[in-house]
Parts: sequence; structure tokens; C-alpha cells
Amino acid sequence: MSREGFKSGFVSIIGRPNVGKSTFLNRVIGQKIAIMSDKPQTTRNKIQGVYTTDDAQIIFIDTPGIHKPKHKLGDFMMKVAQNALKEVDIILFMINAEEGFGRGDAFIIERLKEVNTPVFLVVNKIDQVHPDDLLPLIDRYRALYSFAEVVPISALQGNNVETLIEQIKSYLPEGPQYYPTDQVTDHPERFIIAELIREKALHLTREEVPHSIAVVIDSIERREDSHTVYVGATIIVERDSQKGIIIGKQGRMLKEIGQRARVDIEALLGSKVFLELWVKVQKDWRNKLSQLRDFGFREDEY
Ligand SMILES: Nc1nc2c(ncn2[C@@H]2O[C@H](COP(=O)(O)OP(=O)(O)OP(=O)(O)O)[C@@H](O)[C@H]2O)c(=O)[nH]1
Repeated sequence: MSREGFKSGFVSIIGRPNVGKSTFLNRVIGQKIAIMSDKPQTTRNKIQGVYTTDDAQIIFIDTPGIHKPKHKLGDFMMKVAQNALKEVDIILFMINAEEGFGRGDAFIIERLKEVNTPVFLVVNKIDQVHPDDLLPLIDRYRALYSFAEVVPISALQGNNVETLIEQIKSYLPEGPQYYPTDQVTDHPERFIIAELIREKALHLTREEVPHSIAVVIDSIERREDSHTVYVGATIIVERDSQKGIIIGKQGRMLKEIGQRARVDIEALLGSKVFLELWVKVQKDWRNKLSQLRDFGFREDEY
């Protein structure tokens, strides 16, 4: 669909782990589509949120944090992120006002210098700092890169988020409405369901299980004459000890993960859900690219 004066484009959100990228996306899109966690580096997949108004459509790409590569997952995602940056209309470089400048930011700025896309410096978590401290912080970043705009926000409380949206719109080219108005994400339900399960598993096991959890959806079936959707999923961990933690005493932890995930999946699908969860150990899955592909990380999609 193409309308006179209608603007549209792609916006990539980048930033160090935990700066608030998912919180921002969730606030703008108004639906729980990105995994949220107090632990860093949980947003591994590209998540697209689509924000549509009468006069514009913004397609957000929640690019995974750019880190120095540590193992192959790092390398792989770095490449994905770098490619994504070249193809978008605007990059939002989000920083955490509370934490200030860090080496991770310096690293990202080096990557930004390799692309021509306009970059907004989005200073998040301003609810946590004194206004007097903001300007010196912004100057520190400005000394390193010429940002198209600088916008302080609080993604959590919503301060200035609308202003940021308006500024994004003003940079977008005229273009078609790529997605229907009611579409908030182009990911198949499968992906969102996997993220919801992963979120519950990470949340409930907190300190005991690191980020080496992947969730694969084995099946989603709506059986005829039934209002129930049957979902089968496997939680993949790296070690036997993690499998034990996920399952818990007499299966209690797995049951809890399943119950909590089911509530969210029911809200997502708008129907009753029967969720069956399995746990599987696959050693060192993060270092095996072929398996990453099996888990849905596909380089050619980007
Ligand atoms: N006080 C405050 N906290 C915030 C704000 N935005 C996000 N947070 C908190 O910061 C933490 C991390 O937020 P996320 O949105 O998960 O961060 P992220 O950048 O998506 O993190 P990764 O998934 O690791 O890349 C959460 O506990 C949020 O509630 C904000 O504006 N103010």
C-alpha cells in the first residue's frame, strides 16, 4: 500500500547489553515481544517491531548488542549486526545514562564509523541521573562521533519517547506501508513462543543457569474441533547439571516454567494452550554454527 506523504523505514537499535533496548521497543510497540531480563545479553535474535500511525510506519530492528567476539556466537552476531546497520534508515545508538561511557561504547562507535546511516544518540535511563550530569555525558560521546540527533529518554517511564518517535519520523523517507496496521512483528509466532519460554526459564532459575539456553519449538498444532493449541518445545542446555536445574526436584521447576509460559502464550494466541516441554543437553551448542542455524539463526535472512 502506498499513500501520498506516507513515510516509512527501518530503524536499528544498538547498544551495550542491558541499556534498555527491549524496554524501549516494548514501550513503543506496546506488546511484549522482546525478552526482558536483568541479566545482560539476552536478546540474541533479531526482533522486528512494527509501529504504524496514520502518516508513518517504523520498522524496528532490535539488533543484538555488538560485543567483542568471545566465542562463535559473538562472531556470528557481530556480522549480522554489522550488515543490518548498513541497510537501515536510522540507527539508534542507545546508552545508559546511569553507567556512563564504557569500552563497549567505544567499540560500537568504531563500528558506526564504518557506515553512512544517520545515528541518533539515545540516552536512556535519565530517571536515574541528575539533569546536570547529562550534558557532560553527552559531550563525551559527541567528541567521538557526529550524531544526527541526541535524545535523552526514559524507556521505563516513557519520558521523551514520543519526541524520539517524532524525530525518527522526520528522518524517514516517503515510502509504502510495508506491513498491515495490526501487525507488530514479522516473526512467526514460533519465535515469540520460544522467547517467552526462554524468558521464564532464565527468570526462574536466575543465578543457576547462564545464558546458554536455547528453546526450539517442535510443534504448534490447532487440532480440529478443539479450541486448544498444542505446543511442543525443547529447552536446550549445555550441561547435565543445567538440565537438572531446569527440571528441578520432581520436575517442579519445569512445571513452573511451563505454567508461566503457557499463560503468556495463551494471551499471545488468544486461545487455550496445552504446552509440553522437554529438556535436552547439547554440549557447547553456542560454538557450533551449524546448530545455531538449526535453532533459527540464519545469516542469509539479514
Ligand atoms: N531506571 C530505568 N531502568 C530501565 C530503563 N530502561 C530499561 N531499564 C531497565 O534496564 C534493564 C535492562 O533492560 P532491557 O530492555 O532488558 O535491556 P536490553 O538493552 O534490551 O538488554 P539486552 O537484551 O541484554 O541487550 C531492565 O531491568 C529494565 O527494566 C529506564 O529508562 N530507566
